[in-house]
Amino acid sequence: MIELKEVSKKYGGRKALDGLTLTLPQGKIIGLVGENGSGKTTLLKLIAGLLTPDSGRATYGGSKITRKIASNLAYMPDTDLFYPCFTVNQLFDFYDTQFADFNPIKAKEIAQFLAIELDSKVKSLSKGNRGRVKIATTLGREADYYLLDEPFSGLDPMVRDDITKGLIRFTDPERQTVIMSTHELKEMEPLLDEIVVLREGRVIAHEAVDEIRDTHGKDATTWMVSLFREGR
Ligand SMILES: Nc1ncnc2c1ncn2[C@@H]1O[C@H](COP(=O)(O)OP(=O)(O)OP(=O)(O)O)[C@@H](O)[C@H]1O
Repeated sequence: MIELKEVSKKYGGRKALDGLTLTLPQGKIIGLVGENGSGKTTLLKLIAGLLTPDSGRATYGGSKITRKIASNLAYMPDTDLFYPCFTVNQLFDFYDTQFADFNPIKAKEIAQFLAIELDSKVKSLSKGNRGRVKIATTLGREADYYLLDEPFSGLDPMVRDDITKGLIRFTDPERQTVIMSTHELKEMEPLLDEIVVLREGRVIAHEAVDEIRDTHGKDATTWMVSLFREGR
C-alpha cells in the first residue's frame, strides 16, 4: 500500500502539492484526474521516488519512499527518451540491464500482442507505435505498481484501445496496481476501479467508480464536473 500524509512539494516558490493525503491500495486500477497544473505528474514522480516531498510523509509498504524503495514501482513518463538508433529488441535488452524486475520475454510478448516488429528501429516508428513500445517496456517490468503519466495523450483511438487491452491482459488485478493520470476520463471510466481528483495540489475526492454510479447516480465525468462546479 502507498500512503501519502500531508505531502507538500514546491518548485521555486510555487506549490505543486499542498498537504496532500492519499492512500492507494494494491490490486486496483486508479485514475488520477484534475485540471492542467493540478499536480498529477508531481504526485506520480513523488510516488516513483524521483522527487522527495518538502514536508509530509510518503511510504510504500510502511517504508519511506526513496529511489531504492521505489525500484519495483514502474513509472512511465508522458514523454519517451528512447535511443532512436536502437531496435525494439535492443531497447528491451537495455531495459533488462537497467531494471532488475524487467522480464524481456513478457516485454516481447506484449510487443507482439501489439503488432510491433521487434527488429524495427525506434526512429522509424510512428508516434502510436512508440506509445505501444512504451507500454511494452513498462508492463514488461514485474512491478507491484505501474505509474502511468498520460498513457493515452496524443494517441489515436486504435492505439488507445490497444494500450487498454494490453493493460487488461498483462497486469494481474489481484496483486498489481495501475495508477494513471488522464484527461480522458469518459473513455477510461470502464477500466477504472477508483478515481482520485486533484485540485491545486490537494485531493478533493477519492471514490470507487461503482460508488459514484450507485450513490451519486452519475457517470464519473458528470460527477467530476459537478465537484468543480461546487467549488470543492
Ligand atoms: N520542473 C518544474 N519547475 C517549476 N514548476 C513546475 C515544474 N513541474 C511542474 N511545475 C508546476 O507545478 C504545478 C503542478 O504541475 P504538474 O505537472 O504536476 O501538474 P499536472 O496536473 O500533471 O499538469 P498537466 O495536466 O498539465 O500535465 C504546475 O503549476 C506546474 O507549472
